[in-house]
Amino acid sequence: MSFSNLVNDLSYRNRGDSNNTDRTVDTRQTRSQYSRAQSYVSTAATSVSISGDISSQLHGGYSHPLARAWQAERQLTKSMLIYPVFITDNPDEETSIPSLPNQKRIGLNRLVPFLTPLVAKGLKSVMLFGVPLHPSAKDTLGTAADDPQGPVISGIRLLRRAFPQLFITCDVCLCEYTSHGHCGILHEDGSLNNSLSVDRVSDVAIAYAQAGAHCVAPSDMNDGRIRAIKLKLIEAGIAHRIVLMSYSAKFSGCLYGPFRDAAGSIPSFGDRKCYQLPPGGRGLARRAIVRDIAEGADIIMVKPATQYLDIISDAKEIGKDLPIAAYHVSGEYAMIHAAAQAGVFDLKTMAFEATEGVLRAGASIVVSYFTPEFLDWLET
Ligand SMILES: NCC(=O)CCC(=O)O
Ligand SMILES: [Zn+2]
Ligand SMILES: [Zn+2]
Repeated sequence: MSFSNLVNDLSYRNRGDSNNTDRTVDTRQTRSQYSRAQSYVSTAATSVSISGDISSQLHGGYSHPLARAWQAERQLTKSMLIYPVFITDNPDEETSIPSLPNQKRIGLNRLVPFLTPLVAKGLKSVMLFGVPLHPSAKDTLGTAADDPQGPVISGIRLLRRAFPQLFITCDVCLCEYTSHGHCGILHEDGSLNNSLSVDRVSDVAIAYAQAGAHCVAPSDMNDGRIRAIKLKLIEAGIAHRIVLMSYSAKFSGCLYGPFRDAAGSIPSFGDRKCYQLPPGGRGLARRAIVRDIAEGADIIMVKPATQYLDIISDAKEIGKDLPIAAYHVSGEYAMIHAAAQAGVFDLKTMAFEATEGVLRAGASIVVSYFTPEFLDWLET
């Protein structure tokens, strides 16, 4: 281990210490690593014949913005950002979402004008969500999800024509389209019917891929859907041109509220606790990541982002040869807006700090509602 790794490792351990339930082991490890670090320093110091204490000198001229940027393993660029876009089935709609500041639900007639200035500023990728506004569009099977005239499939076609360079990702789920608001097809007792759900979700993914999406991202969490989608993509002869991004580690918590307002996907009964992970479930997340890589995922996603940095770093360790994405979700975004509004901090500084944390943990793709702002704030 190099000296800087060792020091990083030590400070990481010290910071984590107060949360560690097994303090004895951790302290002992920390102490032995500390003495290794000390002996490394004294060897390094003698070998270049420097006397005196240099080990405390960490301020090495990084007050300059460029030198500060060099400290990061990965710097945020426009290519890392995916912007979530909500497309409704009401063509002329352009409605603000009160709980999701600065975000809108957009109808198909407004979509191109809405995205044109963003593409001009360097927007590279969007993630499409369909929002059927008419209750009659919803049923127990989520039939509207892959309606050829529906908002997502029409949106894909429209965007491919209008912005040939734009990378189009589609969230794939049924919850926006089911009358009960759950992410799949249900048994009579209200629990998820996994095999029917996988069948349906994978059909929807193929329909989006065939309509021209570059990437499909199933967020339904049904077991086996990555494998089913990959097999259907192969069978359809289009696997070579579709990226399969798995929401592998999607945690159930209270950070999706504004999204559900935006997408109208609040479950009409119960919750999503049997198919989304419990916040403490690090091991389950690791198992889901291993499983989804084995099933053919091309990108692994962790969601939410800033509350789950350890999971992002696990994903990078397990999937070291795959890009890792993080979804900085609606609640995280709304929280930052609310706190900035209350004078707690500056919005831009916090947006960068939160996003850089996500990159530092191991992500190289961030799905973010801050994308329009970042396009103004970033040069490249
Ligand atoms: N499947 C996508 C989501 O659930 C989005 C979550 C959010 O932005 O809160
Ligand atoms: Zn869903
Ligand atoms: Zn979802």
